[in-house]
Amino acid sequence: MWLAAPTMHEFLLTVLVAFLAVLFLWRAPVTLATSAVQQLLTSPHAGDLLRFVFLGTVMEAGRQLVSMLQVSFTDFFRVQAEFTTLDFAYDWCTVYLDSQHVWHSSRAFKVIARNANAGLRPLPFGKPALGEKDGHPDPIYEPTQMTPTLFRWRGYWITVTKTTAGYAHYDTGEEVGGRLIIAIWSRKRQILDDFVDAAREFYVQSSVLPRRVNELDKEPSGALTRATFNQSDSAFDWMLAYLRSTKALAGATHFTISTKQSDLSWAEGPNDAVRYLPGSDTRQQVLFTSPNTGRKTWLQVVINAGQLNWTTNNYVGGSISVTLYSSDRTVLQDLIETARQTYLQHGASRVTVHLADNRGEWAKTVTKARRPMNTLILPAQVKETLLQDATDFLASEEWYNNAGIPHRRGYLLYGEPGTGKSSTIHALAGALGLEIYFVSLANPGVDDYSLAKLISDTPARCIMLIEDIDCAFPSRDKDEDDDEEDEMQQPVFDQSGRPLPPRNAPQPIIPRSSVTLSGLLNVLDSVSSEEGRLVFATTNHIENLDSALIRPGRMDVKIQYRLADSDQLCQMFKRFFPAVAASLDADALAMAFAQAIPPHTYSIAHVQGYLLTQKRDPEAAVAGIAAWVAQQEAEKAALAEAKAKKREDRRRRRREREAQLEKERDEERAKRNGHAHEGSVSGEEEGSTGDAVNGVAV
Ligand SMILES: Nc1ncnc2c1ncn2[C@@H]1O[C@H](COP(=O)(O)OP(=O)(O)OP(=O)(O)O)[C@@H](O)[C@H]1O
Repeated sequence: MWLAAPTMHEFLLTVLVAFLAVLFLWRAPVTLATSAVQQLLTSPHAGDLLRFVFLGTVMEAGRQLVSMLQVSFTDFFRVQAEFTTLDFAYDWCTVYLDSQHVWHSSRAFKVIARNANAGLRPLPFGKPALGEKDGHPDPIYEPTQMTPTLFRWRGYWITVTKTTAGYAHYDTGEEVGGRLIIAIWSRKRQILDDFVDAAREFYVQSSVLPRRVNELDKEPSGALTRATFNQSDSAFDWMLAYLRSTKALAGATHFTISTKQSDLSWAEGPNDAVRYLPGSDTRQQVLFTSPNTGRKTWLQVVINAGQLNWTTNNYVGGSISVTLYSSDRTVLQDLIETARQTYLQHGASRVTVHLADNRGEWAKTVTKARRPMNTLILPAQVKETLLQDATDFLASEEWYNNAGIPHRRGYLLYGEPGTGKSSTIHALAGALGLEIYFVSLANPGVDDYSLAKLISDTPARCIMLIEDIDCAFPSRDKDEDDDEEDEMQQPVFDQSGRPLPPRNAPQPIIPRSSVTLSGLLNVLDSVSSEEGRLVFATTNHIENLDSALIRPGRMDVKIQYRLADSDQLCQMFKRFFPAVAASLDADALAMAFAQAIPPHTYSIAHVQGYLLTQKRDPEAAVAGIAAWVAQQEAEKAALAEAKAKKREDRRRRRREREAQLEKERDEERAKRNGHAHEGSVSGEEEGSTGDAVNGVAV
């Protein structure tokens, strides 16, 4: 803003007028000048010229005088301010003047085509944007008035002059260098202040779409705050949930389309199967209304999709950059809290699972429907103990701190595959309202370093799930035939009598994971430094685990999952056929079903496979179960037979190999004996008795 002040031009004019006044008052020079002029006038041409010059000078001086008096008069009776484009004060005034219909009678416009979501300017200049109508941009009329417009404001006359600079900002398309001059016809400077305050207030209250800001550093107002949310952090998910809930991002124009459900989706499509990923550097403006204060703040959101990881074919390293049109830090805090609450509400019926990529980053997030604890078919005390233990743990952080014990708890769920270990953890996460951070040690990309990084990147109060924890150890689950072979192998010697390595020497046992035991122990212990972690580990082979790993302090609770017993089978049957469960003969049917299955022989997952084939007909399920069991037994027997045959084949091959080796050894011995015999004969022939003894001995 700039207030009018006397210019150099006006100053010189004042000096000229003063000079003429002195001439007029001081007679001697005037007389001198007059006689000189009279002499000149005696020449007819010079006289005409001088008369003309004199007249012109007097007229120009008069004109300048009038102009100066006019300027002095206007400066005396008005206050003037100037506003320039790309400044918030310019935006306040233009929006306010537009609301006062100042440009109603404009006759000169610049017309540009803009979509409603383009967000290029803070004002529609009397014409609302209509972009959504037919997908084509709408015309926006901007007055380009050079002549002042006069209007009345709160009893004062105000003149507005708008100039356009004629060129647009290379990036935003905003007009650059344009000016707005406001002149208020009053002696009171206060009126200008009131006008600017009113304009600012109107702008803030009416929440008009603000102009875009690209480089925060180059924004002179210093009135903006920027926050960046990285994909590998939970706050990113909060922000994304909030942005999705506003639906404001649906108007974006740059998408990458994906059908992978694990991919980050940020805009709702008509079809859930198709996910709209942000195109690189997608930007939108969103109006945030604080649920606490009701305060409205514009956000400029730039979503960066990240980069495609060629190994996993997923986008990683994405970020959301939010610029708040406010420098008030509490607005940012409010926004983050609102985003977190939106995320939690959205996820209230779902469980969020974060998945690790092979670079040691939490790259993907999937949500699953919550699984109620009562859908788990487990001995009652298992469910209750687990839920009670975990709830108690989460509630006793203070106790842990006072006792100086790290606030973490380790659970090891072990047992046969398909018995419900993973299902239990998902149900528990839902019941406790925690998110799962899942890492499988069988993932070849996970090593000590990436595992440590993953653990340190998880937030407080979450479930850290390490599946297949036995993968970090060499498997002891070798085929018994291999042992037999090892035992039966006889040492073989080379020609010099040194033992040869067995031909079928077992390869060194390579663990199925890049994570080492010490790495795993370090990581588990480092979890202690993080607060409120529930560490769950699952394994099908507890016998392979090192005792250091499962000692209390690392694994505090160990629960064995067994193959289904009759009681579980009964429960399962009733759950599959809820209509039957309500009928009188439910128990009888369920019992008949369970009794047909030998207890502790099949996993729930296995029996579930059968029931799924009969899911609409409980009687048929009962009728067919005996045949199914018989078929499973037959398959098992066939498998056992195939294994036995394989074992027999191995034994036969081994016997053949042994025979072959024996034969080779015999031949070897015979060869050596033959050499010795030849040696002794030649020794005798040479007549050397000593050599003969040596020869035999050789
Ligand atoms: N005890 C159970 N209660 C309810 N459903 C179960 C139970 N056990 C297995 N299931 C069902 O069987 C399937 C596999 O279960 P889950 O993945 O939990 O087994 P798991 O023990 O973790 O297997 P693995 O050791 O192979 O990972 C799921 O569909 C689950 O619903």
